[in-house]
Amino acid sequence: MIPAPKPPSEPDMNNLPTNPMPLHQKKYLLNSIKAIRRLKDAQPFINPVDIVKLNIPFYYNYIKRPMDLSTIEKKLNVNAYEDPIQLIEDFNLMVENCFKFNGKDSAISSMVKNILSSFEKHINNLPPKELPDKKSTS
Ligand SMILES: CN1C(=O)c2ccccc2Sc2cc(NC(=O)[C@@H]3CCCO3)ccc21
Repeated sequence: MIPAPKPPSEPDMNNLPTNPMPLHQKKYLLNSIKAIRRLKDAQPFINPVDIVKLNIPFYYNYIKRPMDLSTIEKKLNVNAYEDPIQLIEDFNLMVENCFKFNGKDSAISSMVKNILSSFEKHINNLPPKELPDKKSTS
């Protein structure tokens, strides 16, 4: 088995969407990611898995699309997301990568489950795409 090369890092700046998500949703999600990054259990997920520091040369043989909180934040900042669902998919990818490589019952996976439940609480309060019409008297 030969160590697989590092996959291309994201975002792909040559392939940004023409209609990114509205600013109010972007702002909300940026605050959510920042809040999650401050959690104690978020520490190992703040930056991409470092295969040299962790001495895991075969990581990319198993994990084809690495994902982490700094990459999600970067993609938000460059408007790489058309819809919040795509950010949610990236967060879930980060969780699944952890489960796959370390096992669902590992210590690191209980940490990723904790930050996932915090993320889900933020997503419950995500503002809708269309802001309520300011003129309407409901
Ligand atoms: C998510 N994840 C992992 O999925 C992972 C992958 C392989 C082996 C262990 C782990 S637990 C883990 C630990 C760190 N640890 C660190 O970042 C620091 C720096 C290197 C050693 O501790 C970072 C990511 C990570």
